[in-house]
Amino acid sequence: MLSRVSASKPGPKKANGGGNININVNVNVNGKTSPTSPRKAAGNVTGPAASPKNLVQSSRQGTTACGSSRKDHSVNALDMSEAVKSSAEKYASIADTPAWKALVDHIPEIEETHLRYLLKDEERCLRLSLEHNGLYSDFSRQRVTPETLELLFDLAKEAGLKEKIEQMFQGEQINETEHRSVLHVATRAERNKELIVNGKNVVEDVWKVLDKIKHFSDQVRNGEWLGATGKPIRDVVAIGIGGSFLGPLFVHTALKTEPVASMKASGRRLRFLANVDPVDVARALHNLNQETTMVVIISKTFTTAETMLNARTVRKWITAELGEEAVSKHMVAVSTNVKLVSQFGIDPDNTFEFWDWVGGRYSVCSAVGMLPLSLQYGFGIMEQFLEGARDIDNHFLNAPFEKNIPVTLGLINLWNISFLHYPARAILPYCQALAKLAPHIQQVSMESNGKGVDMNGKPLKFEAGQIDFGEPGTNGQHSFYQLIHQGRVIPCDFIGTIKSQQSVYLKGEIVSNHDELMCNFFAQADALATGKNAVELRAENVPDNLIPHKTFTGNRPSTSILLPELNAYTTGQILSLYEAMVAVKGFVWGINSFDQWGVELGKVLASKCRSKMNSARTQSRLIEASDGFNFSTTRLLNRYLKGKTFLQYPEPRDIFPCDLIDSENCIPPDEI
Ligand SMILES: O=P(O)(O)OC[C@H]1O[C@](O)(CO)[C@@H](O)[C@@H]1O
Repeated sequence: MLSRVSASKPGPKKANGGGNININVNVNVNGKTSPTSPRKAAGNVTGPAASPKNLVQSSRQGTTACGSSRKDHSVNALDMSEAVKSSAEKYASIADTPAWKALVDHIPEIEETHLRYLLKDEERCLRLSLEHNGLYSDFSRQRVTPETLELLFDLAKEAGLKEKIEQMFQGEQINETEHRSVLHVATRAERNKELIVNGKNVVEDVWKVLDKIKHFSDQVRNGEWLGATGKPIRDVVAIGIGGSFLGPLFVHTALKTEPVASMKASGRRLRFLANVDPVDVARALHNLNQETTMVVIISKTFTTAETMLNARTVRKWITAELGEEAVSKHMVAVSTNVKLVSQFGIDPDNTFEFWDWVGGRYSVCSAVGMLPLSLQYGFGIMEQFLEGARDIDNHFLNAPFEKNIPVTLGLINLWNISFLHYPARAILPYCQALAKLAPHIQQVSMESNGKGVDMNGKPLKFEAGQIDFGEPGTNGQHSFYQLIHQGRVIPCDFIGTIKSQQSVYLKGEIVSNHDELMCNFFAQADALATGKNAVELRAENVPDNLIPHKTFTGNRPSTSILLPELNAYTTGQILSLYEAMVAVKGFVWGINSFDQWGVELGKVLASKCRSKMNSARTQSRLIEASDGFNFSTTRLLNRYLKGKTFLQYPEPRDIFPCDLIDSENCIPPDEI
């Protein structure tokens, strides 16, 4: 990992990483003490082909081993930490390493190529595709050659990628600015696995909560749990924002038309309330009956302003109709902050815990997603989702780099950003059920890797992170694809399925509806890669004056991901794949992908605004210079304050916007 490599063309490569790893580690996840580092079990990295069963090796001797081998563990851990540290010490930045420079030197070679010709090389195409357990990824339309991959693997080695992945899986406090482990993978670990963190098997804690979710969701679904007036619960409103919303929404959108899942959800509605905009309250509560509605408040911190105001609003909506005592039958919570949940008035029995070692944007496999989604689809379906995520976790941890899909795709993504300087990526599922994948990955990727400094606080010498956006095909084709074909170069992820969740094939049509959709999936990737030149246009008798307008330069990179079908399991696979790709980039760039300080300043300023807004409204005055806003903001605020409003200050009365709207015209998005 640490050796300097030649900047010239690399020789034949050995597999980077590979083998299995047994996890049984003892670190302090909560304290501020420096972390105990990971321990490799005997023979752990040089074993034979990876067995996906070995994410976290079950071992009864584990607890004892933890105590008795603690010294051993520390020694090995030290070795590894020292190794990673000394790399960082040798080079101020990953951009200073010979491996990075070799990639910079390689750029002109790639610039001489064109995907139109690279795609004719069948051997290259074979090399540039990977399959794992039904998930097939073809990256032959990326601007890479097998040599680029070798150089990227060298870079990964120089960055200590293998060790960093292991450290994450072993519960080391790699989120250094918050002194936290990063263990979302434990939220989907097998029940019999063991991961000792701070003397505790966290997998046991995970399954305690999962069992509680199963029990509770079964009770609600089979009518054992009744609302305050004795009626069964049919509808669920999940209140949360960011990571406490986007992941569950993505999974819900993926499952709602999947035949088995939708059968399990028959007669039930799951709605989300995220935005503090009262319009979102109106839409979320529209046509719901308090007597048959369960509210799940989801907030890791239980302090997020938007979520807490929405929670108070919906609580009023419940209690105004059913009385205070109805809270215990109609409101439950998911949080790490059990104390604040109980201060809010929610029974600890109705609280579903998760832990500070699960990042908000990585929390969909914890109670954050598992509770509302199990209420909607049943625990059995959601268990398959966990299994799919676990499958890719094991692959990510154990597969040698050259067979490792998230590592390879993550490194190619990094190549596009840091070396070819493409600032954005489009996530384009040819699968309507993946409509919320892009918004979810936007948070996972941009909140994780949108950083300006490295782990040591030093400004980065390169751009990290990228602008992620996307829409399902074919809708995107009629929207922004013009730009990606003839304007800016935006590397694309095309995602398709072999089988549709909902097959339609009309008599007289030459292809089924899903085949029609997928024809676009295949066509778009090739149109971007090969383009169309003047010679071809002339052969089609295109007039000279139109040739520049009709020319497609091509050479625009993309990856095609093909799944057998979209179900709970493959949804889990896709989730874990994207999470892992984000980690790969962050580890190589040497940044902390697991904090999010950049969201704080806006929150503080909004809070200042809130208190000034309150005094201006209650004293019926405008904002003054002494309130401390700049000239522009003062003018904006005063224009707002002078505007017409429904609101009554200083004694507001409870108004529920859903009462004010015409029910015929308000159709919540999930019912369109
Ligand atoms: O779950 P919480 O604590 O309400 O936080 C919601 C979201 O807010 C953020 O902290 C920042 O906006 C996200 O990282 C997080 O997912």
